[in-house]
Amino acid sequence: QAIRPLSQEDVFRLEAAADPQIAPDGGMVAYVRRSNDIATDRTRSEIWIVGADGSGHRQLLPGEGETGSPRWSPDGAQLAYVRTHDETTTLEVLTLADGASRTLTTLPAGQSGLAWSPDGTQLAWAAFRPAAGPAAADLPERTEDMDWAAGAQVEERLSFRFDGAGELPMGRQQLFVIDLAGGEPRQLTDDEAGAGGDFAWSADGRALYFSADRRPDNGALAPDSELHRIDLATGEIETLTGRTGPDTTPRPSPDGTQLAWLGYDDHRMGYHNVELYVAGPDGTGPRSVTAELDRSVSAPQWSADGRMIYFLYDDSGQTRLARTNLEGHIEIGLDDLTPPTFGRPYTGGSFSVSMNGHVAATVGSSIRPPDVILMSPLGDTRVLTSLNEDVLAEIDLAPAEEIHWASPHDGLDIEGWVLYPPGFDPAREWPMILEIHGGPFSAYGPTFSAELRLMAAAGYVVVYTNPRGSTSYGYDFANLIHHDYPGHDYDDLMGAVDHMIGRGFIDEDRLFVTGGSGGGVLTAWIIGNTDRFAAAAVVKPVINWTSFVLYSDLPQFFYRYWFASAPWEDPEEYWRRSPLSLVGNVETPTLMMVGGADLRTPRAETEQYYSALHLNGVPTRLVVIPDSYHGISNSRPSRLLTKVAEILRWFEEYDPAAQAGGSEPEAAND
Ligand SMILES: CSCC[C@H](NC=O)C(=O)N[C@@H](CC(C)C)C(=O)N[C@@H](Cc1ccccc1)C(=O)O
Repeated sequence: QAIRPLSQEDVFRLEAAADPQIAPDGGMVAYVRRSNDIATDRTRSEIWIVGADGSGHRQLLPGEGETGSPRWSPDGAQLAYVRTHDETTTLEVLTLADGASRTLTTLPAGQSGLAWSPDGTQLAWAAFRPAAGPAAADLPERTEDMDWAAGAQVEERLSFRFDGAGELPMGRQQLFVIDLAGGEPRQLTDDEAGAGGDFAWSADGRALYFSADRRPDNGALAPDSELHRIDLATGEIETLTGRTGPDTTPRPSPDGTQLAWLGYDDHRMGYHNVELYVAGPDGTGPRSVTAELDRSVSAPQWSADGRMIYFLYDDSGQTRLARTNLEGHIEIGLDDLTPPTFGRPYTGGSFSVSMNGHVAATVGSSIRPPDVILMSPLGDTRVLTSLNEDVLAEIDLAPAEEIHWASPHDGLDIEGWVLYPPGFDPAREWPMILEIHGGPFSAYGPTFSAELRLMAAAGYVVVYTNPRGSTSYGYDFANLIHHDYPGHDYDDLMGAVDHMIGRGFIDEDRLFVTGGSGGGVLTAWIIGNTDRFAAAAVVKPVINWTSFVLYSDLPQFFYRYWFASAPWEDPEEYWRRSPLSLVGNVETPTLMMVGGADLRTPRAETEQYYSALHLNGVPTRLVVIPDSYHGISNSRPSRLLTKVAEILRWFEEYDPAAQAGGSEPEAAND
């Protein structure tokens, strides 16, 4: 078959592995296989299984609906999982020996976490329990046959909506357990303070460790969760930490003599390194075992002998699996962990460790969505799945090229990647798209991105970078934008443009720029500072920091960590850093795009800028993605395609080469 560019339809053919769970004896891996269904325009999840030698690869639980969250029982004889069908979610358990599944209970909305007790007799999870909120004022009595408008929504919490979830009902997460022998779930925590989905069983099975911010009205305060331990017999809750700063992800050692967890001392910086701590089982004598690493770590998991803790961290745009002993001696195990999403090329990935030290992980690359890989205790690796061999064989994809340049601001080394269009010939001149990540404290890397690949397939050289502020380069690099965002990240990005132009194959008249969220902030900042780009697409930006910090879904967070004071205390600073302050300079034709239901960067941000551009006579267009929250591309597959298609259509309309009747980028995706 002829090699061809990636097409829109390919987004419905590509698949990705997620949440690999290796059996305790290391003999099998259950994982979640994700695919995009063209009929329903939804991402589907199904649990599959594969032997450690690659044999017996099959869907484990055919049947109605979708399955996810596979969790092995401690003896490996059973697998607990969650099934969702017709908007009902059930907790089910499969017995491997006979292949029979049984339903334990129906799970309420907001369920998170699922963990076996060490003796395999119980399962625990967290779920949301509603509570009464403030009442509306009294109105006349109504009878059932009357048809009145909905009553007033009365709110007293600062934080009452959350992107991806919508308006938050009153109530808290609580912990539940169920006995495998039968019976109803038992609610362990039942108070206004609540629990949290981030929990683990104690080694003796008599308690659960959990992380939660149990302060009254915690939604109004700076985030500060603590670790707690609840005794299952008495219901007594003991708080184990108390420093200022979040403490999360409690993980007791297999013999119960130590407790590991994640957290940091909160210095009110834009970025903090999340460190891995180890202490006694009651949290006493905590010490960081990753203090020297200068990276944020995640997903800690003990080795069976309690001598090592495995974890993930991002380094120079790639997610690594590493392990540390209790003295902080760190060994790198595996590179190229990859998330299962097809949107933009953010870092990510997941793994698990068996009792005998074999690791299952999701590993991919810039040209391959993640497969399941197995690593032996000696470090040998075996790829267990090849989910996309058939599709990838047809598609022309060259690996992302890593580039570096010195920032024109201060000479700082900045990293980025280039995707070349199919048929790229450096002897010709090419149009270029600069695509900018959000966060801003996050990182891009050489992971598979259908979004950016579709841009390259349309004939553009696509450049994406990790300017200052990005994670995976350490505390100092990220905090170079502390209270200074947007700032000299602008220079780093323009340095990327000049670096690419210096290579001789970029047409300077055909430069385009786009970015979403934090990347939308920087795109708008760029066009306020330069008219070098032929067109821009500003996606879900912050345009006006004053309106944003008071109207986003995290009003308790942004003004505290991203500014030195509140907007009414220093309005000039808020205005100085707002892209709206520069809109009078803009000459670049600019597309504006936002999810209609975005609560992180509310649509009013996008619409303010759209109005200002319009009023100033700058060519503009507003694209609203109906019902979409902030994560446009990873919510419905068609939204990813819409986002890219609208951006490319705009760039083509303002491409000087096209207007002059010259060569247009090939519209490979139309
Ligand atoms: C309490 S964390 C701060 C908000 C969060 N930052 C994550 O790094 C976030 O949502 N950032 C927005 C921009 C901000 C509201 C101005 C953002 O850029 N979102 C990213 C998504 C993202 C979130 C977390 C990690 C990576 C990416 C985007 O939509 O691309």
